Amino acid sequence: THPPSASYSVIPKAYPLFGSIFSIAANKHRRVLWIADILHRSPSSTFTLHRSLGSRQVFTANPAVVQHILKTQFPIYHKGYTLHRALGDFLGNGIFNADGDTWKFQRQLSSHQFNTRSLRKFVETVVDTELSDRLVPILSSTAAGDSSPAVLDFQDILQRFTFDNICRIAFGFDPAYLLPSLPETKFARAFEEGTKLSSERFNAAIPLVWKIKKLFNIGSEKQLRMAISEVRGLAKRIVREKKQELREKKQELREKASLDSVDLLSRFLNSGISDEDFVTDIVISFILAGRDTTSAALTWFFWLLSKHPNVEKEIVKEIKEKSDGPVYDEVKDMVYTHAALCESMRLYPPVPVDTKEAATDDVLPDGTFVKKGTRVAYHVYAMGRSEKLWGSDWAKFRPERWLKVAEGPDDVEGTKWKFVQMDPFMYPVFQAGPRVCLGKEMAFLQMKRIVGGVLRRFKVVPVAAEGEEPVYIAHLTSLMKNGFPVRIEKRRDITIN
Ligand code: HEM
Repeated sequence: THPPSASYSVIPKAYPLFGSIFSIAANKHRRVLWIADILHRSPSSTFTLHRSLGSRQVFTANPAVVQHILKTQFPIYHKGYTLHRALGDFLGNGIFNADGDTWKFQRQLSSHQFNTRSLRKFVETVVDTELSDRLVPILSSTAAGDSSPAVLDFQDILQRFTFDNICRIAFGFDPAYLLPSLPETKFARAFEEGTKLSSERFNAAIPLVWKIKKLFNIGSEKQLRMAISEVRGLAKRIVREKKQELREKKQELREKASLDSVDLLSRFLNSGISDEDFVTDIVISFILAGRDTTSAALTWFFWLLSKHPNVEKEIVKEIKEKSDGPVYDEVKDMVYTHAALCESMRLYPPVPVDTKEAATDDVLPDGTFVKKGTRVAYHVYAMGRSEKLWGSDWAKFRPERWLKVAEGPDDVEGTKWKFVQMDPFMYPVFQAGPRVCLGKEMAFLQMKRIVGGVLRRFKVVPVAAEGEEPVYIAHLTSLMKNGFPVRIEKRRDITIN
């Protein structure tokens, strides 16, 4: 948890013309925590930040307002101009940056990628090979002490894992980023740079600055241009190769491939979409969506586990009841682990703040007036740490909050948990409403399989001294500022069958 400090505990002062840019600039490095603190002090859990030149941004941690913008008034609250402008160079018209019919079309076609059959295949092939061929060997040799260094940055390892996974899902392309040599991969680095610099545009205190830099192609805008060209260049090459491959295959093989393929690119190409730019946009959006979200969730999860041995013990108990294989039904059924992941993402949501833009004037349920063009953001991080929503023990990491003891014959063999769904507008970690995360189920399967595969064999032990906490930062997703240095120990309290 993050104790409040005097420097950010007041509603920021707003000046004519400049708005609160001085406070915004002073809190740039801790934007998420700063706004969360203001929201916690606001009686209505909603407040308006005055930006420069009369522009305003509304922040909310109120579930009724979240429901209003994400569901009841969905047609009014779209991605909008500011986001489109800031992320457009990187994402083009991909699903993450699209509204209206372009969005609907991508959503409908890609939703097939997330049916049970595809998900089963995903766990049984993509996740499992990355786990057994890459992650486990690296952790084994670190634990055995026969690789240097003895300390791993677990955040980096998890990012490499999810990057490989999502590239295989999106493109059917394996960037082999998680290798024992921890290689520098140009594509992955450029992707990271593109995300970071685009998100800085979005959060800029004075947006005019980046627009001028872009015009003259200098500084961060020059870097961004180079990163985007690297990412799009490689993505386009893959799209072309895949197109060629599909063209060469006979029709019946193509049909078979479309049924069997785990990658989204083949699905889109097979459905007859041939515009290379558009397909590239779609694939890039998916990589962004699936890349740092699951790794962020797991990084904080493993840290919280190291502080809560009782929870770790319960998870290990659950793992012991399962086989060590990628058995879809077993992975799906890890109820306690599922609850622990939900609880961890309550305190450390992978996407801490998410913003919409009002297409017309509107009034929020709490009476806040919203002028057309105003950005309205729901603050997932503040909501997860709200005493109003979670009670006086909100700061406790307690997976049991998500569970009740199942009644029935299972009781005889010991506790069998049942998962309790929460109101999605009170816990919008995956967003909610018509644009709810498409990859939610896939993300849980992947995370549970990784947790099972790792904790069955190893203990992940942070190097940080007792009482030292990782520093929280966020670009588009939550991160540990200086990585997550850990030692890996072989687990002795479980037998591998
Ligand atoms: C723990 C992991 C994840 C979390 C917390 C998460 C969270 C979110 C959130 C908050 C959004 C809404 C963003 C917005 O519209 O502004 C979103 C959208 C989306 N997510 Fe996830 N996500 C996760 C993993 C994934 C994975 C693994 C994939 C894909 C393989 C994925 C695919 C998508 C897509 C395609 C959208 C856009 C949906 C739309 O606009 O209709 N997500 N996710």
